[in-house]
Amino acid sequence: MSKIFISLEEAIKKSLELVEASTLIESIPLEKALGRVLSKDIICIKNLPAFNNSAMDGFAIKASDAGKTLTIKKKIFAGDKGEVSPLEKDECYKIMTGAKVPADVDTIIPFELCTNVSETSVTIPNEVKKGNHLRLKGEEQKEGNTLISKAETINFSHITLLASQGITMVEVVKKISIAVISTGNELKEPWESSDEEEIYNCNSYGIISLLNQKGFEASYCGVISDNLEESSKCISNLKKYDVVITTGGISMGDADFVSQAFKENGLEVAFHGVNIKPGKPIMMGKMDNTVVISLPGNPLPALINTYLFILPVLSKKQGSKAFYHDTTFSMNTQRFEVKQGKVNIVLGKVENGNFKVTRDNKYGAAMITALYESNALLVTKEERASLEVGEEAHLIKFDSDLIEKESYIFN
Ligand SMILES: Nc1nc2c(c(=O)[nH]1)N[C@H]1C(S)=C(S)[C@@H](COP(=O)(O)OP(=O)(O)OC[C@H]3O[C@@H](n4cnc5c(N)ncnc54)[C@H](O)[C@@H]3O)O[C@H]1N2
Ligand code: MOO
Repeated sequence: MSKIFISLEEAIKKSLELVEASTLIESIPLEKALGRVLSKDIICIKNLPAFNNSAMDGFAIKASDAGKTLTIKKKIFAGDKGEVSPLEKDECYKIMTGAKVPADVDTIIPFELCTNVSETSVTIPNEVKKGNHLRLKGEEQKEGNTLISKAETINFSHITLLASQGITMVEVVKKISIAVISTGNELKEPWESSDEEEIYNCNSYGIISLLNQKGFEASYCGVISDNLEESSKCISNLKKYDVVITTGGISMGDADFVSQAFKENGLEVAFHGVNIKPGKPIMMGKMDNTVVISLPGNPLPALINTYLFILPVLSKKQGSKAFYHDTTFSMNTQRFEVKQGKVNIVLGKVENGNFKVTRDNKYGAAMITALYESNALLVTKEERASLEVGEEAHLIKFDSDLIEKESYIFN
């Protein structure tokens, strides 16, 4: 039986074309907003800074009084409100960092640059730079400016900026709903006992935790047995989800019913089979409005392709404008061979800019430990047969964030 496999580039393109950003929004408290996608631009409603203030503890003077001994008219502290009475000739203010600077002065001189400092007077240095240590109202951001753009994912710096505006509720895109299911008669749950011919379902738990780690929420919907009728019935209940992710049952075996069961429920397949190793049988499509992603049962391709394919798809669906993998450059420290004629997704570890392939790149798709031993992926071009020592390699690190601009991921 011959099968047409599309290229990885084509598969990535098709997978992203399959999804449209969710438009459902909700308002949530600032302290819950970390990791959520903003549904509208944030406009500056309070100038940054909000008023002219001092950047240093010192004396607020007119620059034209450089070199003079001045009388200290008043002490001004951060938080003091209202206007102060203007300076008379040869007067200055003592001022603290963050305090409002009166309108009749133009320069702050830090205490340590002044001489003859007493409770009542101070001598100002001869050299004074007009405007020094003044933080001017709105110099950082003015009311009406766009502070943060819609579709950005909120991190600690966004939270800082939002709080600086006195914003307590944030409008974000509602979390998309994701169902994760496994298939296979041989599967047992981790809390069940298993005999020698049975294995534990590790795919669902690995996938859900990876999605959680990247800010998504996924519901575990159990294991479907290798039976077309039962699979089809079970799948008919999954149409309420935005995304359904399955593992297993999509290859050529007599018990591989998954694609048929989805098709009976209206699945339109975008692709089934990609020229990659591992993960060749991967299938994606749409069942009404639900995006369906079916991964191979072997744990390595299941998890690796969740990372490579699914995170960008979910990110786009979640309304984020960052849905491309970021790459870092690293030096390859050990020669290894790859299967020519396919895109190879190779596991390895990157530390201090050096990449070392996992287990000489000689591990099987069922070897779960290889994933544990790695912290990055390396993607080869189809024509490559090996990677040499000293080559600069593009890597996708497991702890990297997705970015807005498409980057070149191949080696
Ligand atoms: N004649 C062919 N056979 C196979 C081909 C092929 O092209 N022609 N492709 C191989 C490749 S590549 C892969 S990958 C696998 C994928 O097969 P399936 O997606 O149908 O997966 P299963 O057969 O259901 O399971 C494969 C393997 O993974 C174990 N498994 C399944 N689910 C889980 C789970 N939730 N947790 C842990 N382990 C799981 C399962 O027991 C099998 O050992 O097909 C090759 N065959
Ligand atoms: O594609 Mo399978 O995932 O090579 O093992």
